[in-house]
Amino acid sequence: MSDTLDIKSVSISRRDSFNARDPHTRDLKPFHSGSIKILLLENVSPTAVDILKKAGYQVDFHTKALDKATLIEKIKDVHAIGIRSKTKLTEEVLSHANKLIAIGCFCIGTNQVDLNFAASRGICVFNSPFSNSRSVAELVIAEIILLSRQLGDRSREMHDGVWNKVSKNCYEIRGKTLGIVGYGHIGTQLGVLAESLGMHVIWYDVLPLMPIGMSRAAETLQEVLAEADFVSLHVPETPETKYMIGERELASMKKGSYLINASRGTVVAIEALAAALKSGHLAGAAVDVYPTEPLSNGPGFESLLRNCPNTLLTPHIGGSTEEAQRMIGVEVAAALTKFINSGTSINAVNFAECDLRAIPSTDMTTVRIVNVHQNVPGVLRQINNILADYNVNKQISDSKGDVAYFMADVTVDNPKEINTIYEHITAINENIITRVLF
Ligand SMILES: NC(=O)C1=CN([C@@H]2O[C@H](COP(=O)(O)OP(=O)(O)OC[C@H]3O[C@@H](n4cnc5c(N)ncnc54)[C@H](O)[C@@H]3O)[C@@H](O)[C@H]2O)C=CC1
Ligand SMILES: O=C(O)C(=O)COP(=O)(O)O
Repeated sequence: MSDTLDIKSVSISRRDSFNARDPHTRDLKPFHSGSIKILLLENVSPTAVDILKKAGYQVDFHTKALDKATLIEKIKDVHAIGIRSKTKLTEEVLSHANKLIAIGCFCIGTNQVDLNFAASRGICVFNSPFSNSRSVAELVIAEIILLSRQLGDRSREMHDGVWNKVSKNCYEIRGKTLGIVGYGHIGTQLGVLAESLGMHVIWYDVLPLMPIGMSRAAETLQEVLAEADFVSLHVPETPETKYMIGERELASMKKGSYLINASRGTVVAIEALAAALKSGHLAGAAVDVYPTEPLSNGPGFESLLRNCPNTLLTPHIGGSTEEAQRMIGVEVAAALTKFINSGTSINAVNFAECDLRAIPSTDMTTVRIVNVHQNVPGVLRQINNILADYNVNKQISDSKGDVAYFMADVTVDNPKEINTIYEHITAINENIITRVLF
């Protein structure tokens, strides 16, 4: 049996919630790949839709995010969900997800998902950690030049029929200093591109990282704010980054400098930014992300930043390029498929990463046990006691936080024994989800 798209059958037991059984025989009633339901929201790439359909799953595709009530209704019935940055998979929403085993974030950020709660329910979360980082870095480079030349305002004036040829306060970016906050995948790429245009780069990160090119690490955020002509934010949304740029931080930026935020809307206090732009302390800003964003395209966008001077507003399009979306689609759909079909959790965000390579046999005598359990002493002993009478070809287990993941390929003499193994493992008190792949 291959570990690709060839699912023979899957049975799932989530304690107290879902149990796939044949109503007549009480035997495990495995469902075929055609029974797997996947909900795809927020217009994920057609490459993902293709891969998941080719895997044989039922795909329910939506171009928009859903309102909470609809999301709760729909999530009850699906085994996997694919989202982008907008859909909030909170504890409240996930507690209705009785069949869910996997979440695919078709983006970098995973702040929209309650990762710990998902893990505690045995739901594995995947993302695409760097497929759109180049797209964001390129957008920021464009914005640095646009802001420096006030191109947003000039273009709007021309569309309004106003010819306004000025050079006052318009600058080249060569020789200027770019301050990067969060020197990860995006921040480092941005630094390289900026240096190639003749900028000096300083950066601040909570981790001690290697400076790339001629860039220089700053000791503090304050140092970056005080030195940079352009400050660009590339941190994840965490409790520590919430409003990390507020009135005090904006005041400590150089007069006439620019702020760029393509990270998360909650990183910047919008009211303070609007005030700094209107007072002229900042010479401009480019903002791609907002504390609350509309669920779908269309009119009605409201923000205090609307009509601020030299302020570029974009609708969260940092990662929205054909190239990035295609790559993300392939990466996340492949991860979901592997997890559903063979239990592989490599590249999971909230689970220990485990893989057993290919499932070894196409007959029903070799089955793969995939189990998620609470990470407390004694559970592995209980599982291995249950498996002690069978030939365990290989097994692996690992844990992350409070949740542990276990995989084993086991040979049984009689298919009925699959039932016994399954029943005994699901009866373990700390069992969260057990699947048997055969
Ligand atoms: N506008 C858009 O469309 C997109 C936005 N994003 C956002 O950009 C963020 C960054 O993406 P990547 O560079 O790929 O992430 P990354 O994880 O590679 O880098 C983030 C860096 O921020 C640092 N960091 C974390 N907390 C910090 C703090 N308090 N102060 C300073 N540094 C801190 C980390 O140590 C890490 O080096 C994502 O989490 C996502 O929210 C990502 C892709 C597209
Ligand atoms: O990758 C990310 O974290 C992003 O912010 C991009 O989000 P999106 O896929 O455009 O909703």
